[in-house]
Amino acid sequence: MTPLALAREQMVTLGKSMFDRGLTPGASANISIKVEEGFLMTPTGSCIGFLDAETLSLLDENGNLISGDKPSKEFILHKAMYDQRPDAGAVIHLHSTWSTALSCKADLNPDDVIPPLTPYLIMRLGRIGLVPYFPPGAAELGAAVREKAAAHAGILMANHGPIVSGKDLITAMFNMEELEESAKLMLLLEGKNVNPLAESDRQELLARFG
Ligand SMILES: O=C(CO)COP(=O)(O)O
Ligand SMILES: [Zn+2]
Repeated sequence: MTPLALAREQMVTLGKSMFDRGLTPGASANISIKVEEGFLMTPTGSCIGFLDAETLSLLDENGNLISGDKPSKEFILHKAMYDQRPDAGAVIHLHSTWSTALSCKADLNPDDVIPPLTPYLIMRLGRIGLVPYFPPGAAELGAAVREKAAAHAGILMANHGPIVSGKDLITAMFNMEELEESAKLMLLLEGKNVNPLAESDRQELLARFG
């Protein structure tokens, strides 16, 4: 199997896994994988639970369509992540419930949205960033993500949802799941007497795994 054929198969399989586990509703979300030709991307309007390996959008490195259906309107977000994070091999954007709920809250720290509650988010994604609201597909949203992406592999887009990168698609998926669980913990613990990790513990985790 060629690397491109493998990427197609993995996008279909992991997209279905995320959809089947309720991580994103309806025809929300988009996924991309860096490939030799450029990028493999989910087509606009597609449901990630029912992707067709043959109609996925294949783009060159500038985003021009080589083959397949019309790509996601959010390609600019994915491209911003790849440009700013040379190690990124895949990018996922979902409308997952807890991260999206968190993205709607006021008074978040745009460079550190989620407090250090448990080690794994810190180990996988470090600090989570936040960009202001702009409409889906807007150039301003792409520019805002581009500005944050060098410092953050996980970003919440206000009143919209999360976007994460990873060295490959399975890593990006695990990163997204950790972000979603951490957003859930943060919201479940709101108003409770929480004992967060010490900043020194977070620094140690960032130094070892960040
Ligand atoms: O999540 C989405 C918009 O933010 C879905 O858009 P696409 O269907 O164009 O990928
Ligand atoms: Zn979206």
